[in-house]
Amino acid sequence: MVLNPVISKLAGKLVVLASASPRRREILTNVGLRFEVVPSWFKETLDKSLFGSPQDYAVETAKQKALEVAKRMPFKHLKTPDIVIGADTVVTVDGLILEKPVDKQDAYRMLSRLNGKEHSVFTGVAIILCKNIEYNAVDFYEETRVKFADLSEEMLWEYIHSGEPMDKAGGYGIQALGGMLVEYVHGDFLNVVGFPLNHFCKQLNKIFNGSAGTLAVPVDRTSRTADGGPDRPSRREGTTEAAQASGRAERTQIAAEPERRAGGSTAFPHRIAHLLDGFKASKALFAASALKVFDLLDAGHGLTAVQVAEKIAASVVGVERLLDAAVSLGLLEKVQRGEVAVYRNTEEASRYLISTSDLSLHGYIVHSNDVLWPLFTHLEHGVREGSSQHERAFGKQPQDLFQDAYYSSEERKLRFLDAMHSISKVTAGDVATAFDLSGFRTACDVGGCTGAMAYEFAKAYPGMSITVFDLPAVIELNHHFQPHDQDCSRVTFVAGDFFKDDLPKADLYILARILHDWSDDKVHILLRKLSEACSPGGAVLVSEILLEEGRRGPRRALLQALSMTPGSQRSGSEYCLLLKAHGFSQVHVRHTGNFLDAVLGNTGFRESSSATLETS
Ligand SMILES: C[S@@+](CC[C@H](N)C(=O)[O-])C[C@H]1O[C@@H](n2cnc3c(N)ncnc32)[C@H](O)[C@@H]1O
Repeated sequence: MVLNPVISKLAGKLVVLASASPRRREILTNVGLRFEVVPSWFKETLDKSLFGSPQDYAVETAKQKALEVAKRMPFKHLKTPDIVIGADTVVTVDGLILEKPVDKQDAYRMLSRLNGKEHSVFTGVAIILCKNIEYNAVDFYEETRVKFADLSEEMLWEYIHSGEPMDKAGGYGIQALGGMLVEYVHGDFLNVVGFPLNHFCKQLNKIFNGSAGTLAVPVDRTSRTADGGPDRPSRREGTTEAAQASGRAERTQIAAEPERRAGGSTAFPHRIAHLLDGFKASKALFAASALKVFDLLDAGHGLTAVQVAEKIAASVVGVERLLDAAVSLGLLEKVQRGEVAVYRNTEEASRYLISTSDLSLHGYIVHSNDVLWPLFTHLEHGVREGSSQHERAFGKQPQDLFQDAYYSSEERKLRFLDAMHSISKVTAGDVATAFDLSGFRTACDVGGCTGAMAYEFAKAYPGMSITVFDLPAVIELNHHFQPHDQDCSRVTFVAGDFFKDDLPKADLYILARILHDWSDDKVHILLRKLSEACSPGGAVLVSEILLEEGRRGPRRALLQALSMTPGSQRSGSEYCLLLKAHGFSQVHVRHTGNFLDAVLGNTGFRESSSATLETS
C-alpha cells in the first residue's frame, strides 16, 4: 500500500532514478515509489570554482546526471521516461567540497578535516519532467548540519580499514558504522544518507497539486557542452532570511522565471565572465597579502576599513574596496557591528594567508606576484616563440634558472625558498603518506631545498633518516626553515650539484618538483644517476602535479606549463614509462588531492614489471 498521497501521483508514470546509489534506491523504495534505476553516465567533472556555493554545484551535478539519462533513454532503452530523478550529495567543511575519497589516504584526509567539527551535507536534487524531447527541470537542495565527535587516530583508521568510507561523500556513511563518528545531526537525517525525502515529497506536491508550469524550468537543450560541461547555473531565488537563519529545508530553490528564459535573454557566458575577472581576483589576493591585510586581521574581533587603512598607511577608499573585493572572493568576512562594518579573516585565510601561520602560502603568493606575474604578462610572446620570457620580464636570459636567476641575490633567493617552502609545507604530509614507505630506513631528498618535505617524512616515519641534498647556496640557509616543534635530528643537509656530484647513499630517493624543471636529456641524466645509486630494493619517489591522460587537466598543471621552458609537465603514465626505462620496474601512481601527486618507482623485483595508475 502506498501511504504517501504524493507518491501515488506518480503511479502509472515511468519514473527513473538516475543514480546507482543503493541508499537512494532504498529510501525511495521504502515509501512505495515504483521506479527504474538507470545510473547516469554523466562524469562528475563540473568545475567547482564556477559555482557560487557548494549547493549550486550539487544541484547542477544532479541536473546534469538526470538530463543525461533522460536524453539517453529514448535512444538506448527505446522508451521515454516521464520523470527522471537525479541527486548529488556533497560534504563541505572549511570552505572545501569533499566528494568520494579516491583511496584510504584521501579518506583519512577527509575524516581528519571533519574530526571534532560541524560540517554541512548538501544534497542537490533535480526532477526532470520529460515530454518527447522537451525537458523541464525542478531542482532544489537540502542542507543538514552534522557534528563529528573528537575521534582518535586509531578510531579513524579503524573506520577507514572497514572499507566503508570509499563510496561515500565526505568519506563516511551515517547509516552504518559511520554513525558512531557522529555527535549530532541538525536537519534531515535522510539527506545525509543521500536523499532528502521530505523535501522531495514537498516538491512533488507542488508539481502535481500546484502548477507544474510555474515551477519547472525548460532545460536549454543546446547549452550543454560536449564534454559534459555545465549549462549556465540557474538563477535561484526564494531564499528568505528566516530560512537562511534556520539553516535548513525551507530554502526550496526554484529556478528563474520562465518568461525571462522564453525570451532567450538570460544567456550569460558564465565561464568566460569568470575568466575575464580571474586576473583581478589574483591581483586582489596578491595586494592584500603584500599589504599584510590577513596578518592585521589575525585578531578575532576584526577591524574596520578605517582601522586597516591607518595601520598600513593607505587610503580608506582603496582599502575599503580591497576588503570588499576580498569578502566577495571568500577570503574575508564582513560583519555589521552597530553602525560600522568590521572585517575578519575566514578560517581558510587564517590557516593559509597569514604570513606566520604554519601552513602559510604567503611565500608562494609573493613569488606569484613578483616572478610569475611578470612572466605571464609576456605570454603571447612565449606562445609565439615557444621559449622562456625571462629576458623580457627581467632583462636577462639565465643559463641556469636557479643559479643565475632565483639565487642571483640574497633577497631573490629567500623569496624563492619561501615560495618552495610554503607549498611544500602544505603538500608534504600527503606526499609522505601517499605510499607506505616505512620499510625504507634512509632517504635522500634530491633538490630538497629548505627541508620542508624531509621534516614531514621524518614525522611520518619515525624509523627513517633523511638527507636533504641541494645547491650550497640553498643549504647554507637551512637553519632559517628549521621547525621548532619537532625533533630534527634525523634530517641532515648536504651541499652539492645533482648533475656533477655524487649523491648521498639512500634506500629511497625523493624528487619533488625537480623533473618538471629540466629538458628531457637532463631528466634522463638525473634518473640514470639515481638508478645507479639505488641498491636492489631501493626506490625513487617522484612528486609532481600529474597531468590527466590526454593532457586535459588539471588546470593548475596546464597553466603552470605555459611559463615552463625547457621543462614540461607529464602524466602518471609518462612518469611510469620514464621510471621503467631507468630500471624502476614496479611503478605506482597516487593522486593526493593536494598540490602535488606521487609516483613510486621500485627497483625491488627487476624480473617482473608492473604499474598501477590511480585516478582522482
Ligand atoms: C622547484 S625547487 C623544488 C624544491 C623542493 N624539492 C620542493 O618540492 O619544495 C627545485 C630545487 O632543486 C634545486 N636544484 C636546482 N638545481 C640543482 C642542482 N644542479 N643540484 C642540486 N639542487 C638543485 C633548487 O635549489 C631547488 O631547491
